[in-house]
Amino acid sequence: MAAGGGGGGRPPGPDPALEPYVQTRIFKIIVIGDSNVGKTCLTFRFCGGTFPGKTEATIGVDFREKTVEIEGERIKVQVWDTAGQERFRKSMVEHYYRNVHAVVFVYDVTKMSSFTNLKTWIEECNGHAVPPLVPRVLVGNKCDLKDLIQVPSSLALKFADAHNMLLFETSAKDPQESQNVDAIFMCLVCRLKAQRSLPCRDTEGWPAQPQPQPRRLEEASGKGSCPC
Ligand SMILES: Nc1nc2c(ncn2[C@@H]2O[C@H](COP(=O)(O)OP(=O)(O)OP(=O)(O)O)[C@@H](O)[C@H]2O)c(=O)[nH]1
Repeated sequence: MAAGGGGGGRPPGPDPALEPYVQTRIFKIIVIGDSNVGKTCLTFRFCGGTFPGKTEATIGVDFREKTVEIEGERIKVQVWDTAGQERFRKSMVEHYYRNVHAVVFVYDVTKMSSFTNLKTWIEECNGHAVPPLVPRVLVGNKCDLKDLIQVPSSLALKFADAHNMLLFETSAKDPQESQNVDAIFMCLVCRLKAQRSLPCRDTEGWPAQPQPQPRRLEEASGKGSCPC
């Protein structure tokens, strides 16, 4: 018989029934953009901390998750890595935008067409009645390919400003950029957390009560900076 018996088989420590119930909010963040811009790699870098050796075209959606702690609150970031190829996404598009909390638009800095196509991705997003308060950011990926850059930062910044978005230029591949990749998602989480009337929830819809205004993006000092 074990010393200090009393039986029960429960491991030592505080009785869970007596501990305060800790709720974890879940934020759904979707990652959108042309095929091959690096959506899978960016989400992999944020959620897993690595660059995947090999990727295949995403079919439908891949889910990744990371739990972060901000000011003592645990928040589960549910990242939706969406398909860039039309044929792999068309049956899923409604699901992408349903109850979304934040949107990350990605282009490839070495491919101008992925940047010009952003217009279409934004139109799709707007067409799904995503509330205007849902924060959006713009990400130029593959900055490690310095000699191949086609999209100048100045052009991307102008576009981001025109669409009220912050711009991050980064690389999912370069390990030295991993903090910058984290910053994309953490910035969104901070902004969502600041919208305090967002209730604790998992898969329910947006709350009916009015939302506080987020800080305007112009307050952010330059590209890649975070207003929180
Ligand atoms: N050099 C470089 N290559 C990258 C980077 N990110 C992704 N890639 C490569 O780009 C290719 C496409 O990456 P994915 O992450 O699969 O692209 P995706 O946007 O998810 O593509 P879909 O699933 O078809 O929508 C792969 O060969 C990656 O290795 C990066 O930051 N730098």
